Amino acid sequence: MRITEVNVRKMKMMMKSPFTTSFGTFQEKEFLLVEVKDEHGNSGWGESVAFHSPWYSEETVETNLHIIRDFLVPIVLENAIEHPDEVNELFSHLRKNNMAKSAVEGAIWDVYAKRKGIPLAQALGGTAEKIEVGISIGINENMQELIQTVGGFVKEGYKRIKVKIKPGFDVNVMRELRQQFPDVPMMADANSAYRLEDLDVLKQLDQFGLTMIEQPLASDDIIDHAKLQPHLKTPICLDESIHSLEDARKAIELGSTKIINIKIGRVGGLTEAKKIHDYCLEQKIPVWCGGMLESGIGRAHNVALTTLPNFVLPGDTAGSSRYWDEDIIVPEVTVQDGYITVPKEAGIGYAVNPEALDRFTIDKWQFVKHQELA
Ligand SMILES: O=C(O)CCC(=O)c1ccccc1C(=O)O
Ligand SMILES: [Mg+2]
Repeated sequence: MRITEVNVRKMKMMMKSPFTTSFGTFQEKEFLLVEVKDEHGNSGWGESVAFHSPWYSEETVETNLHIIRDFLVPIVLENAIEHPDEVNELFSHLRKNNMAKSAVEGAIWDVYAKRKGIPLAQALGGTAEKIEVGISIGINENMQELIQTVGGFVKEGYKRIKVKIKPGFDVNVMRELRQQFPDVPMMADANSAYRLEDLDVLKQLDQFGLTMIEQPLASDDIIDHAKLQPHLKTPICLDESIHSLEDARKAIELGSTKIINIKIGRVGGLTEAKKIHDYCLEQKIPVWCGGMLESGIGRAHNVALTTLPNFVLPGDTAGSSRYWDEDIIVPEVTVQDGYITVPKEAGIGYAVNPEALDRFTIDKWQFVKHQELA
């Protein structure tokens, strides 16, 4: 396969409602899309999950643009690629910048599956025909509103409720939610807001029977999480700390994590995500697919990945309507009774809506392979 053209778009979409984490609030989502075209004119799509500012990780929309344009695009235009697993290898001499790599690699996976005429899920080795979904709910200091929000999503059928917590918005909130929803699988995501000294607070969360607590300690830590876990009944799940198979291996060996949240962008693409998945299956560590408030394109990649067998816990892959008044794919991703039906069409299985795509595009760049002399 030859990649003959790469198109990069900077997108801006308004989310239906503001999303608040322990870092702050945002409602406007800026992100990059990558389209690759092969020598037959097939096109594949990928999404960068880097945000406008570096609050979740050090990557941003602008750093991703730089890395994609100046380093990754030349590599994919200059090398023949037989299988998308080779892309990870082709990028391996460039350090980190995982979200940028993942956006390009994801587009190549999509175009590869389309050439083969098979769904991306099948190209990845996934078998599930439908996947279980949970939902992630941002911080809302108005308890009545939060209860209503949770209740609405429980009614819609979401299989597990994740609530963001931060110091001062934790034990009381989970107690109240547990009282209101005694039987709903619930978990809390701290996005690194605590330190070991907060042990007393974290221990109090044990009484609510949470399925896990996500990334309680520092975003680059695996040592203190290993110290924390023996003091908690609630399993720790790492998100921010895991960027590769090697990170996963070390965290599991240390006992820092009992569950892993796999985000394709954070680990540098689908090939690395699959490796982490396979290793966790061997190690009996359950995984689930995290979310980065993606548009339909990134969401479709998440759905495909989740069809692998060790994705045994509901992911943060909620339906399009949870985030957007109008998504950029058709059909939109829909959730029924807490499940997404995996599309059977080739590639990511959803078509990009060209009109919506253009409407939300604020800038674009085209890179074309130089003609080779005969
Ligand atoms: O609904 C989603 O896409 C996931 C929401 C979420 O929890 C999240 C959103 C943005 C950045 C980080 C996280 C996280 O999982 O920590
Ligand atoms: Mg998280």
